[in-house]
Amino acid sequence: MNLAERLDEACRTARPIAQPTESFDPYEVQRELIDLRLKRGERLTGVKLGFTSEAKRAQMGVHDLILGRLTDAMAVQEGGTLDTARFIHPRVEPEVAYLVGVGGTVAAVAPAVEVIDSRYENFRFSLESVIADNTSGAAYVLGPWQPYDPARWNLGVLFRAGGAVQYGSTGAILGDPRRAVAEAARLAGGPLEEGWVVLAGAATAAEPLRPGMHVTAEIQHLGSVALRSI
Ligand SMILES: O=C(O)C/C=C/C(=O)C(=O)O
Repeated sequence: MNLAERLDEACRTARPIAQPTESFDPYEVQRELIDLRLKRGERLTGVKLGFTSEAKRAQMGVHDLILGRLTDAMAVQEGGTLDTARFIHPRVEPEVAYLVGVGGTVAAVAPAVEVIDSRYENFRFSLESVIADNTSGAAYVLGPWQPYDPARWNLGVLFRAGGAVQYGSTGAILGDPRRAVAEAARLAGGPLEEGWVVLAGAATAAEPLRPGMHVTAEIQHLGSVALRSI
């Protein structure tokens, strides 16, 4: 099996794989991996950025912006329940989501929680191998869309995951999360489609997601989003 097939199988069976030893083009492997999902009937719903905040770069020891793809199979209903048995070693993080409007503009903004799950053993990877693994993308939950007010960009974040509580700020995302849609279009190599979601990247370090947790992200002026795990 090639790397995309091994990553896809790891994702479907929740069994981690070793770091690749072959040479590969990271975004080409990611494209092959996403193609396998699309061939099974999944639909692209947007893109996600990674390592946009210093908290995440420091947590993972990786220092460059990365882009992954979102599909409808990754979307979880707001307030919904996620079965952790589907994943290898899932983690959760609070994010801001942007809805792409006409011509790559921002049509709306929402609080979001992303679930990441490295398909590699011990959640360890290089920059290249995490890109190939669709930047650990696993699932995402969106809160209610709000009108986009570009003046409100540096907003307080309160993130609770089980007993863990973290405070952050959306200003930690790229130094200014209003850059997220343009950065995503740059890394995607072209304009983003109207109606797509852009997850701008975590505002804090990620927390492990274990069964029986209640996860909430509250973002000033944007409201909150919640998820339960079993
Ligand atoms: O930490 C990872 O496994 C890669 C993903 C990073 C992000 O999604 C992020 O920094 O927001």
